Amino acid sequence: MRFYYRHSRGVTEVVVGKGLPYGDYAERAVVLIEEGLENPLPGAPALVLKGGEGVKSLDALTQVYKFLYEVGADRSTTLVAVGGGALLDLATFAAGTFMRGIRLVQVPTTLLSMVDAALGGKGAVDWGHVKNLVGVFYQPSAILCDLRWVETLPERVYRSAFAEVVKYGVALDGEFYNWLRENVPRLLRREEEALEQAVYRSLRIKASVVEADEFEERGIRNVLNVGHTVGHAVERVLGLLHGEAVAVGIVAEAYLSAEMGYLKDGVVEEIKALISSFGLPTAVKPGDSELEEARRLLLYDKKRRGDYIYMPLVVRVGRWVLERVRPEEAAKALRYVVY
Ligand SMILES: NC(=O)c1ccc[n+]([C@@H]2O[C@H](COP(=O)([O-])OP(=O)(O)OC[C@H]3O[C@@H](n4cnc5c(N)ncnc54)[C@H](O)[C@@H]3O)[C@@H](O)[C@H]2O)c1
Ligand SMILES: O=C(O)C(=O)C[C@@H](O)[C@H](O)[C@H](O)COP(=O)(O)O
Ligand SMILES: [Zn+2]
Repeated sequence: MRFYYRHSRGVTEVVVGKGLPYGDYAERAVVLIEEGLENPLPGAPALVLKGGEGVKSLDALTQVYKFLYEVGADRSTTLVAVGGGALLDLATFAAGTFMRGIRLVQVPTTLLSMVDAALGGKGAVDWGHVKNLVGVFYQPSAILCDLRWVETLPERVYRSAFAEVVKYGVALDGEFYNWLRENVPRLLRREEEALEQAVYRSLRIKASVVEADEFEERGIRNVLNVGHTVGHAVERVLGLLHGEAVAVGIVAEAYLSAEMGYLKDGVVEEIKALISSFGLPTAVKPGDSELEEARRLLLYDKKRRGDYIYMPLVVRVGRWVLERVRPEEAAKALRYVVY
């Protein structure tokens, strides 16, 4: 399956399938790849880094710059990034800043990076517990989603992706939401046809939002941040995988929407049940200091403008609004998911 999306730097090719032609993207390529993964372009110079959230650091960014400098990369070079969402975020930041921008091809190797991180151009590193504090918007030239990589994913990592997939259905596409509810068992069994559908539909939904508001300045792309106001506040404090934190965030923010008179209680419980059916958490048990730190982290949400956080709230399945919420109100959403 293939499609293209348009943006400020041109057009990005998106391919979803099994056993992709990596060699077609090898011209003047250098590779940034996660430790433990098989390099799809073995003839190209490569930098190997340990994957996972810790790679989103200024130290790792400097290592990538040093690698690009030492291999003589220039503006005709293509950086091919092979890894999970954390490594792809680092690669986007590096490619978007080295010589003020070199070509980037994303090869996502987790389901979450396939359905979300690889597309849309958000690159960043973390700053202590603050997620994605420093980064860029920089679009890749191509995104190669090869479902073969999914075969080796640990169960917890695999399931974490479904928070982002459910996000698309809950906030933007009721028909996809219903498809998900009907196909949980096939997706948990990693059935290829169901997986290809979930990845392709997720990416089409995300691409249409990015085309409408690439730099998140028109109040449209905020929707892709559903669940992330609370999610980012708890993710690093509680050592959750990103998808797990977003799952908790989607539930917390659904309750907040209901409290504001939008979502019906029955729908909140239905969304919570879908998230649970993917084996994802819907509540957390922080200590007092962790809860305090989570409240503090809300202030570093990039959707905040002055005294308000501009939160995307689901008002009914497939529909959302942008709501001005004071950080202390957003913090109240935490109480719905703390036990
Ligand atoms: N830029 C965006 O639009 C965007 C969107 C969603 C998430 N993200 C970011 O992505 C990160 C989460 O991404 P993730 O869920 O892929 O987590 P991750 O990158 O931390 O990877 C999870 C684990 O899986 C391992 N792994 C990767 N590929 C594997 C494979 N094929 N087989 C076995 N193990 C493999 C990694 O080494 C790591 O230990 C977060 O930092 C989040 O902020 C960014
Ligand atoms: O692409 C987007 O826009 C998103 O918000 C996608 C999110 O799933 C992703 O986690 C993103 O990195 C969060 O962005 P941030 O701006 O909150 O750091
Ligand atoms: Zn996310």
